[in-house]
Amino acid sequence: MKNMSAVVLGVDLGTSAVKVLAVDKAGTVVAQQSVGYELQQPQPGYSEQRPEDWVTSTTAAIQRLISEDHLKPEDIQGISYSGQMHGLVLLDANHQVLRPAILWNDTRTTPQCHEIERVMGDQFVEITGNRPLEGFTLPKLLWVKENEPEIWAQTDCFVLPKDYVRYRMTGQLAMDYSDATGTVLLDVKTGKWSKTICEQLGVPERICPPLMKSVDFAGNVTPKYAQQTGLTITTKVYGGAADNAAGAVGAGILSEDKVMASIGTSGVVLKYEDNPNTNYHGVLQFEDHAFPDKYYSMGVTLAAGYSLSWFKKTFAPDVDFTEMVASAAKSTVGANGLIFTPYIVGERAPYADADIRGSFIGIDGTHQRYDFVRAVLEGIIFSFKDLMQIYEEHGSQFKTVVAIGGGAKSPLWLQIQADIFNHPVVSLQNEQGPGMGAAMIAATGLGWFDSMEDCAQTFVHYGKVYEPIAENVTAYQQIDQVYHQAYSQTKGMTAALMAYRRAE
Ligand SMILES: Nc1ncnc2c1ncn2[C@@H]1O[C@H](COP(=O)(O)OP(=O)(O)O)[C@@H](O)[C@H]1O
Ligand SMILES: O=C(CO)[C@@H](O)[C@H](O)COP(=O)(O)O
Repeated sequence: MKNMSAVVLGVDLGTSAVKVLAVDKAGTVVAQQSVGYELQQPQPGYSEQRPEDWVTSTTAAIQRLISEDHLKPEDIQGISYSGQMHGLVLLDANHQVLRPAILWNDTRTTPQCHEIERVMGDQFVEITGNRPLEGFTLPKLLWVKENEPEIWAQTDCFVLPKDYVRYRMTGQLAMDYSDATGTVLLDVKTGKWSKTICEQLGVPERICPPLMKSVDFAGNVTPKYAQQTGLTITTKVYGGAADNAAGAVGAGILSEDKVMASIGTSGVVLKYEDNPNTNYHGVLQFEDHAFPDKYYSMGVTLAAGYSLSWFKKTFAPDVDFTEMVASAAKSTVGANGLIFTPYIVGERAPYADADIRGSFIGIDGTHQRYDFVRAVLEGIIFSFKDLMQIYEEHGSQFKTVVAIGGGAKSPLWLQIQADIFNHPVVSLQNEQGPGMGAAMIAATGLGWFDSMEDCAQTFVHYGKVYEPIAENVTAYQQIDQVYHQAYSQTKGMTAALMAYRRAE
């Protein structure tokens, strides 16, 4: 056994994989394990996962930390979570899962969103801080109610992905506030489930789980889960947070002078908000932070890392991922005049449009695969730039962009971000963000630190700063003018193609 001292585990339950980090009191990542799982897309617009896969993969990652990385179970003092947001997990009276989870990037719920708008109008944004969009949990509940009445009749409770994993570890059902805002069933001013929304839309309030803060103690690991993993029952489990809230904690987004750019399966541009009344009119999401009484706003590109993973799976299955990304350096700034729009599963912000689809624009007979890779990398960041412009239009004065998520592994992509944003971009040392945020929640919950702000002083370490290169900035400004027209120019054509597919 390694001679290690106390550690906490940060469980980052992503869309492509669960990553579990072991972090010591100095904020050093002493070990990490990742186990992937599948996404099921049975129809265009559908996106589901099996909650059992999250549990077995998390269990396998913890087992490996103990058996391969030689963590001593008694040293694992606390566990907390960062979870993919909005995904609907329905449980019956015995807390058995009733159907596959309907995920954040599932866009089947456009009719339910229209119905919410029709019934509640502006009152909905006043209560939740958000417009009803396809990805959120409430429209998914209404979809099940309408389309699967036999499942609805058996529903005793709903939770979100990481809440289900926490339930399987502790036996206690709960949801933390940062994830609860993403259901759009929470009254953000009172911090309670909204009776008005429940009554007006026919969702029984009894199916909403108990609420807790991110750092609240949720329970000890149960004897059964201890036996399955090798953990001991002395390990304490804390609430955890929505992955973007946890990512912001891990990225040290504690003030309005930094924004976060996350490239996971989704893409997120996120800003800490001091003022709970800031109004982006529902174009950006407004959410409770993992810090008590703090907030953040964000815009979400539905397919960021997913666009790149799709490209690799489809056109470069035999090439190593890092090599494929690095090949983009052989192309030019602006990908030799090739543009990619990353709307391959529809879009959420700034265009809330479930039917838009992606495009390559400007394909030339001389283009090579590396030009396409570069166009994909750039197109994702142009889409982030659209979101950043909303902050700039609101007079935001941020200086630095902190890049997190799997996409932050590529130095080339970090430089592209700096050049397109025209801001310095910094990544984290040795870590991707959300898992560290989850570990910080456990460390604070355990009382290792007085607050998460204190914990951030020890745990958050920035790496290299990527400065914008003036000539690249100018070139990207030119390409951005063209990119910016692509949504409106392709909207009608791609919607017609979607209609064709649906009729097939
Ligand atoms: N070596 C790499 N360079 C750049 N991007 C990468 C690399 N490896 C993976 N990625 C991107 O990271 C994404 C996954 O990021 P991650 O934060 O783990 O996602 P999630 O939390 O949604 O599971 C993938 O979709 C992929 O596009
Ligand atoms: O829907 C959102 C945020 O509103 C997504 O950001 C999900 O939370 C999934 O995150 P990743 O798996 O891409 O990290």
